[in-house]
Amino acid sequence: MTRSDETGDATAEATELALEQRYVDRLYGRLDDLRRYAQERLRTVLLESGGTPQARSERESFNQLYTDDLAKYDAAENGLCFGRIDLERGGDGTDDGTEARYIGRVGILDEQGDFEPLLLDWRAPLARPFYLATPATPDGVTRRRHLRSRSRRIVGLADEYLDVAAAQRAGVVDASTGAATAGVAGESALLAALDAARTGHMNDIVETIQSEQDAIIRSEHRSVLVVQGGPGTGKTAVALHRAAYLLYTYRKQLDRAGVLIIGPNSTFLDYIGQVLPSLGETGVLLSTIGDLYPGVVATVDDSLRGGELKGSLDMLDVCKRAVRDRQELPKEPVRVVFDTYELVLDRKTVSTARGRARSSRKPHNIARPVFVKAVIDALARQFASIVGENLVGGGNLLSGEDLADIRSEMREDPAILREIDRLWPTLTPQEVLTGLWRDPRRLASAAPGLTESDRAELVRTGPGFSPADAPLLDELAELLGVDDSAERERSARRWRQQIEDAQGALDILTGSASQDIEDELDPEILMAYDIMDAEQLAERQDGNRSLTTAERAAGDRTWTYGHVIVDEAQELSHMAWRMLMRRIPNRWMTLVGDTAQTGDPAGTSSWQEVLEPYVARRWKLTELTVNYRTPSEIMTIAHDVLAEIDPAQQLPRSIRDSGHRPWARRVSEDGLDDAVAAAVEAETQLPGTTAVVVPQGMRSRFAHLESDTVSVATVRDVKGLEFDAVHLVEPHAVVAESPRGTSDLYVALTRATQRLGVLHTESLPESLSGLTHTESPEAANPRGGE
Ligand SMILES: Nc1ncnc2c1ncn2[C@@H]1O[C@H](COP(=O)(O)OP(=O)(O)OP(=O)(O)O)[C@@H](O)[C@H]1O
Repeated sequence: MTRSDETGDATAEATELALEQRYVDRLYGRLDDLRRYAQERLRTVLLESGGTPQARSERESFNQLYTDDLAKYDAAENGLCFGRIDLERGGDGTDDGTEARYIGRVGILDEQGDFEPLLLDWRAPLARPFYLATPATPDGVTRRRHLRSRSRRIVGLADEYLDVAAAQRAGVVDASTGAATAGVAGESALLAALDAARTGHMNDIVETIQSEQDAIIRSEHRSVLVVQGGPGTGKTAVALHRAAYLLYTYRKQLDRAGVLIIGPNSTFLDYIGQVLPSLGETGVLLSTIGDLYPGVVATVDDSLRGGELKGSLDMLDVCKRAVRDRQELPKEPVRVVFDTYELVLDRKTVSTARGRARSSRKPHNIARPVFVKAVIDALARQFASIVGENLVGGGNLLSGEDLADIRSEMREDPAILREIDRLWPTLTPQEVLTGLWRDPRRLASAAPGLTESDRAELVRTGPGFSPADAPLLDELAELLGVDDSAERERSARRWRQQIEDAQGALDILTGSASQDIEDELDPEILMAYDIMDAEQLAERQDGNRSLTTAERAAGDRTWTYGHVIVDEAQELSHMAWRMLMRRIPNRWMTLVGDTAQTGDPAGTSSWQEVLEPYVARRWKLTELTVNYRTPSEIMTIAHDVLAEIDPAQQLPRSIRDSGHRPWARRVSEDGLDDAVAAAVEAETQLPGTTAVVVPQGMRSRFAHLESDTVSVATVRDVKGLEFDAVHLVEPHAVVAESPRGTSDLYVALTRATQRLGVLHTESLPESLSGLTHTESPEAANPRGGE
């Protein structure tokens, strides 16, 4: 290329940049207007007070609406517009006979014109070709442009021509091959994103979603969608963007029922926590399985074997037996004094009462009244026979009314109630489970099928629950039941009344609508009836109105969600699936995971096996095949490990090289601390984050190396996360400490976006033989890692 060509290109690019800047300035101008409008409306709403309940609830809903709008506009501020597609003339043509569509984080309409879109929300159907068009299937798109910005300034653009004619017009076709030389724009934007140093928090990927990911994000499948993909294929990113897409597309339905996202641990939830807010979505409940049972926070850990046992379906019988064991028969006849007479509750009487209650097939607490009635009836008969005989010395002359009085007195008699409570107590799930873990005799009785050593893994002396306890508490809650019929009836009545009131309020508003709009002369003013129906308005009026859907759902064990997304779904135990499925009766779920990465012994290696009981074969499998995280040099090593886990599994294809050769360094036991410290020290000279991944027992030994950018963690802790560099310590111990140790090794190796080093004192596992052995990390990458 000649000097004058280069100057010409630079001038052309500067002109294009200036044009795009002008357009983007206009978008920011509109964003500022929208923000000002929402702020003013919000201020007005907040200043108003008093009025009828309807007026108050309407204010409440507007308050929420404008607050949500402001959050959405703030989230869109950075990178408001990131792309543009030019399509062959179809809608409004530009000068050169093409239609330009701008793609961004929110939708913005042209209010000066006739409400044409100035900016398309990335989730809108019209924005889709931005993600899908390829030279083979351009879908009418002639050029895709990525816009790079810094705050409100456009600092770069990259074009991809999808048809040769358009490329020729733009003068970017290599005459000898006919190929569009600028055809790497999507790729360059993607590679720039993938190469960037990590911050410890995940970013959204709206600017560079790839077509196989887009198909999953927008999938119309209404049952269980399983997304299987190797490490770094974007499963988590896809799951989060799918949540944002579904909320955009099915807003009304999902706003009310809510979306639940399950992740493996709180570090992971923290890592992904900013993605949805950055997409303007704040109403999603993120939780671990361990925290899903309301009111219980998991504070202790099980042993690997203990967790495995608690996750197995054997626990169903254990839970059932644990509850039945609380329905006791007296060893000796129980004597109670009522009205100075001694009555006897013998084993047979209690057994008959218990049989009657059990055959009601109701949960324990709900069946209790049946037991109480049977016991009271028996005691009342006994009392009547003694007293009746004493009174007349012959046949019993007590009337039915007398007997009824006696029964009601007995029901309130403290001595009788004490005995009934002992024989059929009202129970909470927490009481039953704590009793089981604390009392070896109870455990032996409830779990006769377990060996003594397995039972020892379950016994716990201290307080608190573990993550694997949550599904058991949920199971027990089902077996015990809560007798809340009176409360339910009361709230159903209150709810019907609220809907009636809300409908009345909406009718009044509808009646005065035209007049209101004429007065205001502003079509942007939304009326209450535009944005909600009576049920939604009634919800706002509810006692819980200041709570968001996610907050209400989190506090209610019986809440059923509109959609559930599970990340690292392969880790869920059978008992956890049972718990989760109760919360999603419509089975509209997205499950993302990788059966080669299963680390929890209670987890699964077969999707069919875990889903069969709930949806039979009505679930759909989709796969992601490209690894966006791990460079090819590291994946070559991971390949041998994967072959050991499951030779049939395909390794995802790495999209890039890092130029760094993964290395291994063997040191003496005495030299390990210094070697790890030196490797970490070398990393701190470079940008980004480092993980020192260690066997369970070594965490505290290296904890002093932790800093803002360095984490010392076990494989379990780094599941789902990524770091610029990973240093794996003593891989043979990582493999040895779990029945799924090889999968753990695979997870550890695939966390790095750039560099991998292994430090060991004993021989490496066979599968790591591909590492470059070195005396110093620098020696493994002699040209500075190039
Ligand atoms: N289309 C994309 N554009 C930019 N970055 C992407 C894209 N897809 C994935 N990434 C990035 O690749 C990395 C890996 O993605 P993610 O964590 O979602 O993978 P994963 O499949 O969940 O991995 P694992 O199973 O190993 O936990 C992340 O940094 C993510 O932001």
